[in-house]
Amino acid sequence: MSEPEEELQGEPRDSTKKKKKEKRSGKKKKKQEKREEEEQQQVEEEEEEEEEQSECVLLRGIFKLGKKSHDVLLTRTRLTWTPITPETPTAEVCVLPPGVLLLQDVFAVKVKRRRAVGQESGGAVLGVALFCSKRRGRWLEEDTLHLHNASAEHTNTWYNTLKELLTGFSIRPRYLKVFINPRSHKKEAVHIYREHVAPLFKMADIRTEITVTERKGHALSVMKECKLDEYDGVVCVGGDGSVAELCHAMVLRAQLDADSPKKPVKSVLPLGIIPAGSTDVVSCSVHGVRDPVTAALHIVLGHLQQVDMCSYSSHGQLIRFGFSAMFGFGGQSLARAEKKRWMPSSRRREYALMKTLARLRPEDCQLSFLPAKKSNSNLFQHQDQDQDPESEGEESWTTNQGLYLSISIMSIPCLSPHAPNGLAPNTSLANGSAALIAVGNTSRSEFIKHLKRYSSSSGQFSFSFVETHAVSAVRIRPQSLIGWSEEESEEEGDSKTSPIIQSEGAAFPWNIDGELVEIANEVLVRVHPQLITLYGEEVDEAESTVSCNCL
Ligand SMILES: Nc1ncnc2c1ncn2[C@@H]1O[C@H](COP(=O)(O)OP(=O)(O)OP(=O)(O)O)[C@@H](O)[C@H]1O
Repeated sequence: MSEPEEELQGEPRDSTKKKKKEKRSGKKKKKQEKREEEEQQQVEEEEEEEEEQSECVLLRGIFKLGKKSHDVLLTRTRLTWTPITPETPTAEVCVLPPGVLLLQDVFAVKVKRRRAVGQESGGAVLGVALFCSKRRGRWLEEDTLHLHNASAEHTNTWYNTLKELLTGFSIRPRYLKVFINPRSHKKEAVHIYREHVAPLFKMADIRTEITVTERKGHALSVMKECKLDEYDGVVCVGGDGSVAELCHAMVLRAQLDADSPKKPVKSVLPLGIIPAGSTDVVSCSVHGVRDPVTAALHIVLGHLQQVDMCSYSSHGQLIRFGFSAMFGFGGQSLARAEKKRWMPSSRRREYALMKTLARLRPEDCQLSFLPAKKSNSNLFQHQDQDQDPESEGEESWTTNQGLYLSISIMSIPCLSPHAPNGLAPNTSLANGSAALIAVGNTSRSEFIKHLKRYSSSSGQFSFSFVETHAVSAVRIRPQSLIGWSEEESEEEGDSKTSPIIQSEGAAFPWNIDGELVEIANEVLVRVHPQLITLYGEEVDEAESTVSCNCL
């Protein structure tokens, strides 16, 4: 009897304790909430103060903009000017809109002087010139604001203050390591750099150390060994192949520096891409246009964009890091194009596309993928980089076996002038997942319909034979030792019915970031959220400047 009594007595005792505890924890909670409220209030006050400070007028003066005198105000964040309108006897007031220039768009300030031809120094002071970036859609253009005032003292005060404010943008690079591939596309990379980029870097007082690459792999070997601590960023002038080599090199270097042979490590330095190739998919994806000036201005102004990358490995062996991989049609088409390197790039691409379509052949493979966790999509910053997709357990993987015409895995939208909405419009630069686009076996005409929709509008995925998934890992296991040989397929009448049987070790062509990679075995693709930082920004559509009429 005593036991239940104890139990009975115990219960109210416990519940009183509980209540007391609850009361105490309630009080604690309230205190905590109050403290948090106070902290929040303090932060808000500090922010307000900061805002007030940034908006408080540092300098005020009269300058001529064009031919008119203006009242010019300078705060920490902006320069504003209002025309000074003289009082008229008729008392009619001509109200002109004031102008604004945000300092975040200004990359250089210089003192303007009157100089005779050939005179290199001295000269009468004319005022200050502010060099800035002006937006026109996705294009960034160089622009200059001239503030005229002949007083040397006045001008110097403004110049010094503006210079100091610009130096405060600590995110902007001061010293860059530049790689130029002189062989890219039309061999214009050196010219593009000299003509459009170097003058902007010089104007912004950015120092550079330039390597003109001499061969494939040169940038990788320099990046493995050079002293990186003194640089604020790396710049690549070239096409997608050069960009892929540098991105791979930067992650490898970060891994080496961190002594982490197995796990990918985020590169500390950002990479700027000056497009000089034929397609420039990565550049288009972070700039929206293929324009060296836009790209250079993103670098100069320090616009940073985190970008997801993938690792491609086979049987535990890393092949490379990259952004996009295509198996099947994309790989076969690139293999054909590479054989015709002597052709101009657009002709080569069209030739390869047509030939591969004519000999359309599905690959028999096992396709497995690990769906991206929805709850993680916004929290990818906290996602454990070291998490092995294999450790997620086999049950999380979805596996399909069948014939596929094309399988693409893309961690970025892959925008280009040929596909303005991107080859993978259903992913973004830093969402922590990749788009898997698997195109099953179908007729040639249906496949062409699917391809054509990339260049026009949307709807490229609304076919029964196309499936798309947001994934964090993909495994592709070709089902036989049937490889792919372009040479032999040239001789074939109908490659669909008579596949080429190759000896053991036959390789399958993959298109990884526009580079042909031949892999015999299964490939594991893993997404690494925000593994690299690129100079640029998220854009949802590229400007379409070309049209492909070959289909
Ligand atoms: N001096 C060089 N000679 C030959 N190849 C080089 C040289 N420098 C770099 N490379 C290699 O050239 C390959 C292709 O470069 P890139 O992508 O810049 O040009 P592209 O193929 O003409 O452009 P796109 O890929 O846009 O068609 C890269 O893998 C790069 O490593």
